[in-house]
Amino acid sequence: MFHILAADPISTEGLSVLQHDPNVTVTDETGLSPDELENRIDQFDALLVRSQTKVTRSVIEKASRLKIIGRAGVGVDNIDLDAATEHGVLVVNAPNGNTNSAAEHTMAMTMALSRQIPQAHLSLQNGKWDRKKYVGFELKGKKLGIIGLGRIGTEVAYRAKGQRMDVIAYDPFFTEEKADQMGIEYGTLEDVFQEADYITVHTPLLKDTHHMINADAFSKMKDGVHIMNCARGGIIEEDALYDAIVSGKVAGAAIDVLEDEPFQDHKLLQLPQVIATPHLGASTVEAQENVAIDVCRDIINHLTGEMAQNPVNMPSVPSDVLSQIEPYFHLADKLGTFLIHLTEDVPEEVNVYYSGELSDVKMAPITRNAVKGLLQRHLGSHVNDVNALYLAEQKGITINESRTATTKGFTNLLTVEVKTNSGARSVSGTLLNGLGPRIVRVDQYSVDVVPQGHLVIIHHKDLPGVIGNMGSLLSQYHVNIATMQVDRSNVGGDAIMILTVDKFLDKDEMTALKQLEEISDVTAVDL
Ligand SMILES: NC(=O)C1=CN([C@@H]2O[C@H](COP(=O)(O)OP(=O)(O)OC[C@H]3O[C@@H](n4cnc5c(N)ncnc54)[C@H](O)[C@@H]3O)[C@@H](O)[C@H]2O)C=CC1
Ligand SMILES: O=C(O)C(=O)COP(=O)(O)O
Repeated sequence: MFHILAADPISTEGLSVLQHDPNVTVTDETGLSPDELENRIDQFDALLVRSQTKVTRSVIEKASRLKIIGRAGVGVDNIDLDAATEHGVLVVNAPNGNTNSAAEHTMAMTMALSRQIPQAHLSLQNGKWDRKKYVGFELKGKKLGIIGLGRIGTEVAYRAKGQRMDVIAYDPFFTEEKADQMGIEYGTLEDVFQEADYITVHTPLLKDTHHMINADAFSKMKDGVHIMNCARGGIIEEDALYDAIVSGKVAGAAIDVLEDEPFQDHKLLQLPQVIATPHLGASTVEAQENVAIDVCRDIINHLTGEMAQNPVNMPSVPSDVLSQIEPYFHLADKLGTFLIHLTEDVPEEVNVYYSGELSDVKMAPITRNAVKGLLQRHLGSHVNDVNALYLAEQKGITINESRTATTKGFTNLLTVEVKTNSGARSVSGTLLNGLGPRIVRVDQYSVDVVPQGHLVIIHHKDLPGVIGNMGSLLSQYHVNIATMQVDRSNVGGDAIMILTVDKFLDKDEMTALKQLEEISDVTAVDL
């Protein structure tokens, strides 16, 4: 049974996706204090939030069974992503569901700002009929500068064109060609600052975008510019905005978000030129349904071992690519687990080679599974696809992946090699059509082993009687041998034997095997 905590208000349509799953319990409890959340988080497998709940490192450190954090919305700046990755907690969001609502809110704020609608309404409520004071500006013919032309910025651009505004935009991924297609102007950040009558920001809050609209930026803008922020508090430097409004440089500002939320008594709200909403960009019935359903589906996907559609701290894999590579995840994991049992020294480098049909697949998700299998032996089951590469890096292990032409006759061949200060060990596997995964090579030896069950890997001399001695010893311990594979480097030389047995060999059985004269090494591994 999986326990899910919904710590922020989530649409009932989304929650019902979870509630209809018989393997899930949902605790819908909003408004927990940071201490309450820290005290209770260890009871939950999944945490569902919007922007209010701060999922800090200390929350994640106490979340001993947490597997996934679902953000019913876009911005994940309230979640410590590094801490989540380090602890193997997947973070998913819902990037598409609230785009329209955020764009519509931006336009509503732009129009309300231009015509001072909230101020005029308040004045009416206070019994005044003041038509002179509330003379506004038309949007038609004004230039809107958009900083951040992603999903929301793009929708704002199209809506602004509908208002007959000219649009100039800056985004590191925006090109002149795209500008032509959209019928808007391509600009640098400086161009936007200098040319726009209205400026709206639609970037995430990142190191690069933090305070990107500051005193220096305001000094480059037109006198009487209007500013809108329906993206994130922190993109605009608030003291600088305050000063720019007081000095008259900025004619007015529309704000949905500020750095510290909730922000009831912020000094910007004292200025008559400022209109504000309490972070309502995504607050529509439609957006909340969309994001809640998307994120709850991803939570179920992840908890049941399926790939999430919108992972944030792990690259996403398109579904057509996924169906091609998913069968190799299991093989890669098994190869990693097998190999680490043969490796006594500290792994310094892991090389994953792809060949045959595998030479044109997306390698990273398969590599992650191989590294997961390798690390789990010593780091335990908290190693997963999310944190495997991070943990390898932490341990100073270099991971390389490459495509090779060497197929050794197989249609697909995946080889994992570990290098330590005493040399390299490797294992190769393949997926046989209709028969499933096989280990086909261990170091220089060719074998054919199903990577499943209790395996015993025996290095020995290729001499008469070794197999018989080993068989009779195991029979004394009542260990039944299900399958056996043998290969040798040369007649009378080094050889390998891989057994599948019906029980995991205990210490005494392993010691007895190792004492057989011709045997140099015995390793048991459960796959
Ligand atoms: N007020 C609200 O309720 C809502 C706020 N948001 C905020 O809006 C942000 C944007 O959302 P989407 O458009 O869906 O994200 P998106 O990822 O589609 O677009 C963000 C764009 O910003 C651009 N960007 C990044 N750094 C930049 C920089 N230094 N200068 C210029 N552009 C830069 C990116 O290239 C990208 O195209 C979210 O990160 C979130 O913080 C989103 C939804 C609702
Ligand atoms: O999706 C986003 O980034 C938002 O800012 C929406 O926030 P909310 O879910 O309404 O708290």
